[in-house]
Amino acid sequence: MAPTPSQKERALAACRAMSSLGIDDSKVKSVLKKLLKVYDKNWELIEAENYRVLADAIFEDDDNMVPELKKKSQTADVHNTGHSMSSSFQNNQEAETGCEEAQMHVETPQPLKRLRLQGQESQPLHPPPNGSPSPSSKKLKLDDNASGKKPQNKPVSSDGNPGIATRPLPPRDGIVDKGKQPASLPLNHRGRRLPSERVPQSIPSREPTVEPGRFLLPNNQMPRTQTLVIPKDEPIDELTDYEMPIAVIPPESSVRNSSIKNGVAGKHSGHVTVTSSQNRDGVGDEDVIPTSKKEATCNVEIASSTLGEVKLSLSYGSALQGSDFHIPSRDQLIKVMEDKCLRSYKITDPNFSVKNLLRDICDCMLEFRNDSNDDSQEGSVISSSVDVSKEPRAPGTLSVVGNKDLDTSSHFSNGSINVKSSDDLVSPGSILPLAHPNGLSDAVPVSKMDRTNDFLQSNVKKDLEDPMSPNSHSLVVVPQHQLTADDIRSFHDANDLTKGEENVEIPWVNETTNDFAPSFNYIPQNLVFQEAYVNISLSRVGSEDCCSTCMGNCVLSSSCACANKTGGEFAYNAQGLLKEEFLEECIAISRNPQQHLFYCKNCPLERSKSDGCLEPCKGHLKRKFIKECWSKCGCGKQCGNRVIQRGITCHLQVFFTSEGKGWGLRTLEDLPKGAFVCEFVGEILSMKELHERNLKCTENGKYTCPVLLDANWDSGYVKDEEALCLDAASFGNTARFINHRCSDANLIEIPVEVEDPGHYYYHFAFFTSRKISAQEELTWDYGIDFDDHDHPVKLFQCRCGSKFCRNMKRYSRSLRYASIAG
Ligand SMILES: C[S@@+](CC[C@H](N)C(=O)[O-])C[C@H]1O[C@@H](n2cnc3c(N)ncnc32)[C@H](O)[C@@H]1O
Repeated sequence: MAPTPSQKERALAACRAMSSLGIDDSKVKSVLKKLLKVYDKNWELIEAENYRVLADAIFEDDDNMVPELKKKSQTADVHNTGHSMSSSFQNNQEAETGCEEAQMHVETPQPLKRLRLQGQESQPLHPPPNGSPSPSSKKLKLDDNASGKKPQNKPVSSDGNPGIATRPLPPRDGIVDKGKQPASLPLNHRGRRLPSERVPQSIPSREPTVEPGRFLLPNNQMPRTQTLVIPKDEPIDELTDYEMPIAVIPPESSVRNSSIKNGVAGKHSGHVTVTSSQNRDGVGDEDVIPTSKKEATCNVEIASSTLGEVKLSLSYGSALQGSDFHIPSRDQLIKVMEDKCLRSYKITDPNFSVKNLLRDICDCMLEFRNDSNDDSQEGSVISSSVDVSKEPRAPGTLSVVGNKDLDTSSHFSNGSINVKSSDDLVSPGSILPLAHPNGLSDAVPVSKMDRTNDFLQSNVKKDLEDPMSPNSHSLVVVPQHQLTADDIRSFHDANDLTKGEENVEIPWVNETTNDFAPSFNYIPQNLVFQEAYVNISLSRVGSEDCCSTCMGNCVLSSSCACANKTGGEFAYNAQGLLKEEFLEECIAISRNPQQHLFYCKNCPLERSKSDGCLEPCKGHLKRKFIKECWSKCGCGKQCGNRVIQRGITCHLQVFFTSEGKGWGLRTLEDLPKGAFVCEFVGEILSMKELHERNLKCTENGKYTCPVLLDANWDSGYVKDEEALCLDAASFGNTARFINHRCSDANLIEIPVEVEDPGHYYYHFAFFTSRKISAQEELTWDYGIDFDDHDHPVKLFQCRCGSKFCRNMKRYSRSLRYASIAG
C-alpha cells in the first residue's frame, strides 16, 4: 500500500533516526514495511522511545540473517530474504497465527515480546506519546518470567521468610515439652574473657576458610568474594596516584565462551586476591584461590565502602594472558562497548554512552548512602587507585573505582583508564548494601583504600593488619537479587552479625546461594516484649539464693549456697566446663524425655490457646537447673560459677547449610565436651502473646521462633504473665540459627538461673554434649514431635540426617503402611 504523504514523512524521519545508528535506508524501509503491517500502521508504537521497536526489529533481522538464509536456501525460497522481519519473529508468528494475513491482526504488544527477549530489563521505559501501552513496559511485563533472572533460592529462615518453620514444641510421643528455635550468644567453655576484654582470638580453621559474607558457588566454582586484586609480593608503592587500573579486554570470543563465574585469579594463574577480612588477631586473611585456565572467566564486582567509595571491578581469568593479548586504548574500548550496547542490547538513545553508564552506576550506588554516611567529614578526600595493568600477575583486570564525583575524563595512558576518584570521607560505621546492576556475579570484595592519595604498600599492609585502622572498611557483597528496603535496613555486617554486641565477632557466609543473612535485630540479652512479668529484684534473692559470704572463686571451694541450689555441687569444673556427671544427667533427660515429664494441672500453654476448651497438659520436661552466682553473691566477677553471664567466647560462624535447612551455626574452633556455647536469646513473651503472634503468622508469613520457659510449670498455678517463652524471630541472637537434630545433637540446652530465683524466668543455655570439631555444624534437639500438628508453630520436614531422626521414621513408617494398604 502506498504510504500517505504523512507516512512518507514519518518514514523519512525513521530512516534519518536509523541512519544515525549506521543503518541504511533500504534496510530500514524493508523492516518498517513489515512493522507497519504488524502494528496496523500504528506509527506511535514504532516511533516510541526513539524508534526502539524499529531498531530492535532491524537488529534482530540482522541477527537472524544467516540462519534465515540457510533456511531459505533449504526451502529454495530465497526471495525477499533481505527484507523480511527477523526469522524468529516471523517463525513465531507463523507458528502462532499460521499465515501472513493473521500477522496483521496480532495484538500490538505481541511482537514486542518476541523482539525483546534478551537483556531488556535495564532499558529505560518511556510511555509512548499517545498514552498507549509502552512496548517496552509491556514487554517487561510479558517477559517477567523469561527475564533470565535467577530465581532466588529463599533460605529457610526463622525471621519470617516463607518456608521457615520454626518452633519446636515438645515432642516426643505427643508430649509438649519445649519448643525452640535457635538463637543466641556463643560462649566458650574457656570463657574467661570479660566483656570488656574484647581481644580477638585467632580463629583456627582447618578447612579453607570462607570469608565473611562471601558467597561461594557450589561445585567448586570460584568464590565471588574478591577484593582489591593486588599482586602478591608486588611492590604496591609503584602504583600511580589516581590511576585506575584497567586494562585488558579479552577477545570477544573469550568473553562469550566463558560462563560468568566468579573467578578469582589465584596462585596458579599468578593472581592473588587479598581481602580485608581479618580475624581478631588482626591478621588479614589472604585467600589465594587457584583457578585453572578452564575456569578462567570474567567477573564483575560492584562494591562500596562506608567511605563512600564505589568500586566496579571487571576481571578476567588467566586464559587471557596469552601473548597476543594487548591492552586497548580507551577510545577503542569505549567504541567497542558502545557498539556492543547498541547491537546486543539495542540501546539506541543518542544520549547513551559507556562513560555515562559507569557514572550512573556509581551514582546509583552512592544513593544507598545512609544517614550516617551523610555525616561526612569535611575536608577529607579519598583518592585512591591501583593500576593493575602494571601488575604482571594480574593482567586481565579491569577496575573502576568511583566516588561521588567520578571523573571519567581523567587521563589515559599506556592502556590504562585512569579515573580520579574523590569523595568526602564518610564516617566509619555501617556498611552499605548495594544493588547489583547487571546480575552477573555477587562478589563481595573487601578492600582497603588508603585515605591519602597513594595506595602504598605500607599502608595497605597496615590496613590489612589492623582491623581498627580507619581504613579497614570492608566493601560489601552485592548479591544478585534486588535488595528490598528491609534488606538494606537490616543488613548484617558479614564480619559480625552481632553488630558488635558480643565479646566475639560472629561472621556469616553463604557458600550456597546468593542470599544475605536473614534480617533480625541482634540482641545479646533477653528483652521483655510487653506483657511478660520478669521479676528481677535484689529483694527477691534470699540468703539461700546467693552466696553472700563467699569470696573469690566459688568453684575452688567445696560448696556454697549457689552450689546447693544446683543439687549440692557446682555444675562447672575449674576449667569452666560442665562436670561430666551433671552433663550426662542432662543428656539422659533430653534423650529419654518420656521418663522425665510432668503434667500441669492447669497448663499455661493450653490455656493460652483460649479457645474455650482447655485441653489436658501434654507434658513438660523436668530439667536440671544450674544456679550461677550473681550480684548478691560475695564472690568476684571471675568466679568459676559465672559462665553464661560472660557471654559468647568461642568462635562461631553463621552459614547457609547445603542440606536444605536454611542457615545454620557452626563452630570455627574445636570445642571440648561440656563447653558453654551460647544462650538462646529473644523477646520474652507471655504464652498468650506467643499465641497471638502465632495466629498472625499465617497472615504475615513471619513465624515465631520460640522456646518455652516451662521447666518450672510444675510448681503450682502459673499466672498467665509468668508463663514465659522466648521468641527470637525478630529480636534474637546467634542461637536463632541453630538447627534441629533428632536425639544425637551436639548441643544440649540447660536452664540456668542467674537473677530470678523463682525459675519462671531463666536463661536457656547451650552446652556441647560431646567434643565438637572446628567447622562442625552446631545442633540441638528441639524436642519436636513431628506427629503433633496441634502445636502453634509450623512444622518442617526434618533434614537432620541423624540415624535417630524421628521425622524420617515417621515418613518411612507411613510409606510402609501405604505399601501394605496398597
Ligand atoms: C530456629 S530456625 C534455625 C535457623 C534456620 N535454619 C534459618 O535459616 O533461620 C528453625 C528453622 O530452621 C529449619 N530447620 C531447623 N532444623 C532443621 C532440620 N533438621 N531440617 C530441616 N529444617 C530445619 C526449619 O525451617 C526451622 O523452622
